Amino acid sequence: PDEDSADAEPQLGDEEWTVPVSIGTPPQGFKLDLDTGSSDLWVFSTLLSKEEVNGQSLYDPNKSTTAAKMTGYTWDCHYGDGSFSSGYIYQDTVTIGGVTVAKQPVEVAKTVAPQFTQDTALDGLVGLGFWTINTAEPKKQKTFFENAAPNLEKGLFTADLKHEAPGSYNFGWIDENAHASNITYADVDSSDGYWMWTSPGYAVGDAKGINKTAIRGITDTGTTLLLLPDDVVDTYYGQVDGATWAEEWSGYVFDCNTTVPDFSFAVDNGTAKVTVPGEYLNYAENGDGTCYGGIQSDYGVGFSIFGDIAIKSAFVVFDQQNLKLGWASK
Ligand SMILES: O=C(Cc1ccccc1)Nn1cnc2ccccc21
Repeated sequence: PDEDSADAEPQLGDEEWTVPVSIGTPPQGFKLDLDTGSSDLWVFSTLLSKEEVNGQSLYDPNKSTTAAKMTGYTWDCHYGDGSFSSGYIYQDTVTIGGVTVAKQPVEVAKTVAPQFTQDTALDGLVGLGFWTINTAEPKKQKTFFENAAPNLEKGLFTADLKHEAPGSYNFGWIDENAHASNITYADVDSSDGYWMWTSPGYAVGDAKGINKTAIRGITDTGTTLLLLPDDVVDTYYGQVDGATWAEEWSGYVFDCNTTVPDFSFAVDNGTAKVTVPGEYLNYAENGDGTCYGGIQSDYGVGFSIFGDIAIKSAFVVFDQQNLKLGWASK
């Protein structure tokens, strides 16, 4: 297979993974976050006021001989954590992991939220969701992958994120050496523009059977944690000594010395499952001796979110051609 692979560098304690992306001619280099939970490719740009920039690399379309302004087009993103970004749109040549798309809509930021200004590890996002939630006006634009897929061997990409170590994204092929077990596939419902699927159940710790309860959620590399239904979250923390829901942290916390159990979610009819090691589920120190759990409630979102904590526990296949999501141990 054509070696279309992008190394993903873990940033900020596994809060996000960025990959090197080239835009324009001559190529301008950026560190962008490949994000299956959104569908806009946007980058910090020379249009931003200097107060909104904090060391990020800035795309300058005027310095690219292949840039072409999409006159009259704008974009405006709002993310689940309240962050936002907006601006204008140029078409330009984009290369990620050996895959090049000419005339890719590149959304240049004129405004970014403080969360992005403060995130010095990231120069922008590459949305890998479906075009139906792209925010470009007056016409929605296709994602980098949707534009690249027709020229790839297979209409899929894979995510192999690792705990505190570089991971990788591959475009168009499955690296059989990157996963240990068979890949089990679930149907994807893309009607909301996300990689939405339903896990048939879960298990806490080394429990053999699974609690059969449908967990409908999106597989979102742009979300750090694993956000699940309240009944699942309560069952999990019922098995974590001293865990409590802390108002001041708006989430479940426990003493940092607590041993937290694994969490497994089933794929397909429950024959296969992905196990998230307890180590990943002690996500961060609060600074007062308590630690913040990697599993939290999905209350208010409307669906669950299998974020990076789940994704880095598996080898994941995003099969856009067949609308399938594949999970394998590694
Ligand atoms: O926004 C979310 C989570 C979410 C919440 C509610 C509905 C749908 C998804 N993830 N995400 C995906 N890309 C992001 C970029 C920044 C912040 C959060 C980001």
